[in-house]
Amino acid sequence: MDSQDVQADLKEILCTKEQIQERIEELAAQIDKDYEGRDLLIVGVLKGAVMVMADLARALHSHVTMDWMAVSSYGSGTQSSGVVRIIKDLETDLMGKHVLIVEDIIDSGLTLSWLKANLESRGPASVEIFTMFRKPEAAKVEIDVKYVGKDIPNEFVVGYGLDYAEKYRNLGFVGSLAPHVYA
Ligand SMILES: O=P(O)(O)OC[C@H]1O[C@H](OP(=O)(O)OP(=O)(O)O)[C@H](O)[C@@H]1O
Ligand SMILES: Nc1nc2[nH]cnc2c(=O)[nH]1
Repeated sequence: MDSQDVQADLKEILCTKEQIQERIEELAAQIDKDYEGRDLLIVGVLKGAVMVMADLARALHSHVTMDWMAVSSYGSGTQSSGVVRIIKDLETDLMGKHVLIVEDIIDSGLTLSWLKANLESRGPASVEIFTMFRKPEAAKVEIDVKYVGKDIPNEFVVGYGLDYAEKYRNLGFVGSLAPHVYA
C-alpha cells in the first residue's frame, strides 16, 4: 500500500498530528501537577494505545513507570462485542500504586469500565483514565475519565494507533474512513 492509497481511503481528518501533539503536551503538564510527589504507573492498553503512550510518556517530566496490557473486545470489525478478554496481563503488582490507564479511544465505554474495575480489584492506591479520543454519543456505560484529549463524533475512526482490520495504525493523525473501504 503506498501513501496515495492511504489518503484515498480517508473521508475526513478529525484531528491533525499537530493538534494531537499540542493536546498531549497540555495534558502531560496537568498530569505532572496532579501527581506531584507521587509515583505513577502508566498502563498502556495494546495495541491501540502504543502511539499515545509513547508520546505522553515523553511529554511527562516526572518519574513514571510503564506497563502494558492487551485486551480485546472488537475482533476485526467496527462493533464492540462487549466481551472483554485479557490477552496479555500486567507484569506489575498494583498494590498501593497510583495507576493511570492510557487508552487511544473510548467508544461504548465497555472496555474501559471493565478494565478499570479489574485493576481496582488488585489493591492500587488509585486508578484513573487517560484517553486520547472519546465519542460521547456512543457511550453505553458511564465512566469517570480524568483526562480526555478530544471528544469526536460517533464515527469509526482510524490512525494514531487505531486500526481497521489492523491497517492505518501508523498514521500520525486521526480520520474517518471513506465508504469504499468497508465495501
Ligand atoms: O469503548 P469501547 O467500545 O469498549 O472501545 C474502546 C476499545 O476499542 C479499541 O480496542 P480494540 O478492541 O479495537 O483493540 P486494539 O487496541 O488492539 O485495536 C480501543 O483501543 C479500546 O480499547
Ligand atoms: N479503529 C477504531 N477502533 C475503535 N474501537 C472503538 N472505537 C473505535 C474506532 O472508532 N476506531
